[in-house]
Amino acid sequence: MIEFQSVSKRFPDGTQAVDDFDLVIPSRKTTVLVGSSGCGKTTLLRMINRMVDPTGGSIRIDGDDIAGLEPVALRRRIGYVMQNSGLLPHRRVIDNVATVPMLEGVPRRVAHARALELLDTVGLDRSLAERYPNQLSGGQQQRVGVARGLAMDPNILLMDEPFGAVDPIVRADLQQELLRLQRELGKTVVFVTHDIDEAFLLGDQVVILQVGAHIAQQGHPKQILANPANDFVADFIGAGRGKRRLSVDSSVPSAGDDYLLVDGSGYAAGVVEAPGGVLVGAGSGPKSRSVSNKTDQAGDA
Ligand SMILES: Nc1ncnc2c1ncn2[C@@H]1O[C@H](COP(=O)(O)OP(=O)(O)OP(=O)(O)O)[C@@H](O)[C@H]1O
Repeated sequence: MIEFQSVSKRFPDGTQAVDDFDLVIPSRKTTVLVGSSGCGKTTLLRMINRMVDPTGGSIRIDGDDIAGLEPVALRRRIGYVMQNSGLLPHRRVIDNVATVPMLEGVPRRVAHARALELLDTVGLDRSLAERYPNQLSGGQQQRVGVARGLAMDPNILLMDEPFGAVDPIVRADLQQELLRLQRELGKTVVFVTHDIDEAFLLGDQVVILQVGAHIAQQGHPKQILANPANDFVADFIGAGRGKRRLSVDSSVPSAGDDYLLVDGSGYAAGVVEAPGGVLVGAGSGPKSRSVSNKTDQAGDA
């Protein structure tokens, strides 16, 4: 568990990036920090591994105040995946993945064997191990970035807009891959994005932020979609939602009479209350039923 307690960050030039921020990030779940550019998402993420130190408050990991931990050692046990993968261009894929374990004293042969396993884990063919990053597609580079983030088998994986720079189809693939990985590995993932659809798809807990990292709302996607806390949240989650074919995802546990609506890509799109009232038509599969009104429920939710 990661706990932010009254955390603030004022940069030397006076910018108050984070202002009195409190949050509990549960273990083995995915928490997504989502908000517009400049609201403080990356600063929050980087405070978890001490790439940035707070100017006020404290951060605890499993009860330990990280201010008392050595930053480099802390960073080595927390995976970090960034936009544009951050791979070392002059090193082969296998060496990129094996670098940190080898720095930690893992013998080269063992580190390489583990790196090949990690390529399997992230869905990459082992034949790519000998290539250099610029010989990979953007999506493949991001997968290598995820493999590298997992190399020390960390409990915590920080992901800063990891899929921001790839095209929408590859992005959808990578998102599904992360969902699969998370089902298998159960890491504590903290994921930053400005894309609310991505946040709702990936997050067990979604935290919608405003400038200064003020929390506009936090909760399960279903709770946020069903009850936006204010106009800001309603606007934020409504933005860009076009007309889409929706269906009920009955694999998501429903609370009371609520059902989660998903679109054809599996994105959470809204909540309906009474199945008899708004659902029509036969099912398109064992897990879903079609919904007649494609826009209104998403907009209203
Ligand atoms: N080193 C720094 N010095 C001064 N101000 C900074 C520094 N790093 C970030 N900031 C400012 O802090 C605020 C929060 O920045 P941060 O990068 O955390 O936002 P973000 O939500 O991740 O934005 P984006 O989505 O654009 O990456 C912004 O106003 C930014 O300009």
